[in-house]
Amino acid sequence: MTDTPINLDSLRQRIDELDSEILRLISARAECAKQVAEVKTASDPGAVFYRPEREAQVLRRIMELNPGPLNSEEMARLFREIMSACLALEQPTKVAYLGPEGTFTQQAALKHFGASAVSMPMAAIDEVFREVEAGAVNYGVVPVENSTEGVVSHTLDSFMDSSIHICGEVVLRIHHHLLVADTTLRDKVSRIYSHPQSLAQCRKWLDAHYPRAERVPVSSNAEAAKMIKGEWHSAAIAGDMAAKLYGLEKIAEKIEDRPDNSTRFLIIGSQHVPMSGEDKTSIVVAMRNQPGALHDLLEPFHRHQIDLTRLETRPSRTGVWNYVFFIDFKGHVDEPRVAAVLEEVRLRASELKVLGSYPVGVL
Ligand SMILES: O=C(O)C(=O)C[C@]1(C(=O)O)C=C[C@@H](O)C=C1
Repeated sequence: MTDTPINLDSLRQRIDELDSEILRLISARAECAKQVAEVKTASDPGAVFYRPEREAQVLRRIMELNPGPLNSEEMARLFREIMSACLALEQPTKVAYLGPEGTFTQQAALKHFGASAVSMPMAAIDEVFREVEAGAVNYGVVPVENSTEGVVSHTLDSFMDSSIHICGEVVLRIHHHLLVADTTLRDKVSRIYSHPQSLAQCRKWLDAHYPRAERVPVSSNAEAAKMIKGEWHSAAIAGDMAAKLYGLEKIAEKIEDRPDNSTRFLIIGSQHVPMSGEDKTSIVVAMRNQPGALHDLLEPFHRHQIDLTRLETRPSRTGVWNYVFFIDFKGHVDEPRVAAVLEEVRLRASELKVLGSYPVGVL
């Protein structure tokens, strides 16, 4: 125990000193990032500035080194923002996401790229793909699967006709709230708007609390939040971002039926991402329609002990009886054992497309 009593003034003085040090260090880091940009441009005039594998390594290292008392996720989020600002110094990053503003996809874009990226809402998933393909934006963010409701088939289908790569993934815990406007008569709510997936994710809660209210599916949660303005008998189910954006009040929080409800989003772009040390690969495979086709397809993964993380079947749009499989597995195409598996799969399949290898989501 020290003899000097700890008082508020001395603690604040210490905080000021530490802040000055943090300021100096962040500025030195930003200077470094500027030099990184110069090195990148000198070696390649068309250099890519955003490096998903490096960002994943930086964040993982911070989480490992974190001594507390802040938890590792919180600390990584702070560094996420520092890196986002450093990248913006190198080159402003433009990101298209499935809009409108206030959707969970926007929240995912923010979580993945940080607040310094410029994000632009698109009206549909294919528009996000088109903007990335046309080079109007650097990256896109689209939802791909929800833990309760399953796959977003539109996103998988979009990959079939596109040359776009997957550069990353981000998983977002989804919390739904029942929202009202200041004009809503709370005890007279007879209509509830939301995206069909969100209505499904809150089905039991709605059955218990609003069994007689009409459930109206709309194109997004943010759209639902926008619609209830001026309707005195309506409420919306949406997340925090939409609530804040449209100035709505939460009358019930976290109403999703499953507490672990989460959605996985993909970062799409046109770059090949090098290994980060903990990666995933996504492929799409078309198989001839013959007995044992699925077994033949999966056998090499089993033999090479490669972990599958997802297997999704979609009808092919080219032949009536053909199926395509979307497969995610642990590993990177630059690893010899993964290259070997892909070679075997290529021989057995009628078509194989590697959608991308990318770091496993860190945050
Ligand atoms: O290491 C790099 O390539 C950088 O550009 C630096 C940095 C960083 O701030 O750490 C910034 C952006 C990249 O996406 C990755 C990392």
